[in-house]
Amino acid sequence: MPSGVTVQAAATGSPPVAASLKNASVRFGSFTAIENLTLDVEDGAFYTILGPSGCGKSTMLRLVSDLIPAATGEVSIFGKSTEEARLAREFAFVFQDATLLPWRTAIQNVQLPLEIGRKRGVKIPVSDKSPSELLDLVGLSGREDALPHELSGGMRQRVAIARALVCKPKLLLMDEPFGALDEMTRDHLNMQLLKIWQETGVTILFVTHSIPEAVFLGQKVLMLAAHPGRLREVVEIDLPYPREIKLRDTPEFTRHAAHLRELLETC
Ligand SMILES: Nc1ncnc2c1ncn2[C@@H]1O[C@H](COP(=O)(O)OP(=O)(O)OP(=O)(O)O)[C@@H](O)[C@H]1O
Repeated sequence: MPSGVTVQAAATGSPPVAASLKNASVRFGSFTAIENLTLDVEDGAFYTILGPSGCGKSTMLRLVSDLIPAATGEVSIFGKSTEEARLAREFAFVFQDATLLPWRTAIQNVQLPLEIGRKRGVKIPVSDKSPSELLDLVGLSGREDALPHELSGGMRQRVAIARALVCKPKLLLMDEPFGALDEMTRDHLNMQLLKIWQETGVTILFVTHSIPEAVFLGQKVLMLAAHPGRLREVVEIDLPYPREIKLRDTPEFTRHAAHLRELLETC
């Protein structure tokens, strides 16, 4: 865990909250996709989100990111409404597809949110790191001038992560960002993401279908159940950081994974 979080939590008694959901429900017409979700995500935390297909994992991220409204209940981000938080660039989204502009180089894609902000004349937060340093942080130094079609899928996803970090978000929402990648690339990016989390202190909400990925990354795993989508259990992963890939071969890791598999079967 980034050291700042521990210090701040100790000083105030309870950690500041990055995202808060209180009895939040989402409906699509008469269909209830999420029902009465209540949850506080501590500032600086890394939560992974698991659950059966269609249980509302993506819907939950879309709710938090102001893409869809709550039918009932409240959602706040660092004490602001989701709309205020979106306008203040408090959060950034990384999707399964990197969605880079094909005619712009890697560094130009990373710069894009800053350019859009400038064109709209809005004051937006800017990362302490330059776009080039952000590409370095995601392991892409030397590839600044490459076009998306010249990069592998994993590299494109790293550009998308650097782009997400350029407005210095306090909350990073990641919807299966590594789901389409081969296992070795995914392992590598998992390690890199933990490094980014520890260096920046950003809060992360990360949706995955992979139990090992959920255990490896998260301090807590949110297990959602389906029909309707709801919070089934919050599972604490008490494995120390920094985490190395070989952690996956330990009995503690296997125990967490087995527990989550059992839970998933009953969701
Ligand atoms: N725009 C929409 N209109 C109607 N129904 C929707 C809409 N978006 C999502 N749903 C429904 O809401 C439910 C939750 O969808 P969501 O995509 O959040 O699930 P998920 O857990 O992310 O699924 P998966 O693991 O398969 O990606 C599903 O039944 C889906 O069909």
